[in-house]
Amino acid sequence: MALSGKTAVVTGAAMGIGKAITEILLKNGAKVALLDKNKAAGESVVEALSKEYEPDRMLFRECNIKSDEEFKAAFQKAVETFGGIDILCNNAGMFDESEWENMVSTNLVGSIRGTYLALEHMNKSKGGQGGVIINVSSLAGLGPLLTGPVYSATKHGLVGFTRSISHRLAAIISTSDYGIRANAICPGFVQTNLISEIKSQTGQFAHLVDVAECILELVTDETKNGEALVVVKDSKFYVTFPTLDKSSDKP
Ligand SMILES: NC(=O)C1=CN([C@@H]2O[C@H](COP(=O)(O)OP(=O)(O)OC[C@H]3O[C@@H](n4cnc5c(N)ncnc54)[C@H](O)[C@@H]3O)[C@@H](O)[C@H]2O)C=CC1
Ligand SMILES: CCCCCC(=O)/C=C/C=C\C=C\C=C\[C@@H](O)[C@@H](O)CCCC(=O)O
Repeated sequence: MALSGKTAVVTGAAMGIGKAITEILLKNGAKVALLDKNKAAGESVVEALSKEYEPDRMLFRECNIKSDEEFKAAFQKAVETFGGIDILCNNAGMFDESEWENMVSTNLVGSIRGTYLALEHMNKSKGGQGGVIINVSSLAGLGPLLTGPVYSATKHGLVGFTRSISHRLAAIISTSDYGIRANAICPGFVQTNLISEIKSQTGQFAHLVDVAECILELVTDETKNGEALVVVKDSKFYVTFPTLDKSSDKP
């Protein structure tokens, strides 16, 4: 997918990984609807980016992804402003095990909500233009995270949901071509506000630009559907998942 003229919706775009995703999409010619619950930070980012990119290629919309009403309105605003939606990056997320129900509502339910909204808008068999959905999971979505059992559950859920949706889109292509791909990205530690608010963190950190470049790869490479791409310090790799052997219940 060439990005020139394409429209992306990025959640959690006001800082961190979401801001880095927004910048690399703008740099590569896309228009971006930045969504975030943090209005002040979101407006500040758009003001700063407007100094480097054409202001009519971006918009900020305050949106809490836990709200169906706010998320639907934000998608509608993006469609009205840019004419359609080609890319969705479900990036918004949080880490707070003391707020575990809020974390499930944000990290998992919010990204599922965004995915289903995108399927409606992108679906070629319903007048859409097709597109690609990137769900930001985590390395903690592929294995245990001692300090974050519920966080890890939300990110495992997101990998499972993304793989299931993408396999379904691939399976029905012969009857009703949605023209949509879905992939997960699974970063290791990245120095952002989310991390800086957690005291006991160690580990090697990937760079924001590395994560953004991996997301660009998943967006532009149209052969990628149902993938989980790991990006950690100085390394990236596509996860090979076990396939169930139909003749037995062994993976
Ligand atoms: N920083 C890291 O080490 C890693 C982060 N991730 C994931 O990457 C994504 C982005 O994380 P960071 O950039 O590190 O976080 P961050 O805290 O720096 O930025 C997250 C952004 O999302 C927004 N947000 C949070 N909840 C929201 C909601 N309900 N509705 C709308 N916006 C909301 C925040 O206002 C903030 O602007 C998250 O899904 C996180 O789980 C995954 C692996 C590693
Ligand atoms: C503690 C807060 C973290 C919030 C940000 C975040 O998601 C950071 C994740 C960073 C590292 C997670 C590492 C998990 C490692 C193990 O579970 C390992 O088994 C994963 C193996 C994945 C693989 O396929 O190699």
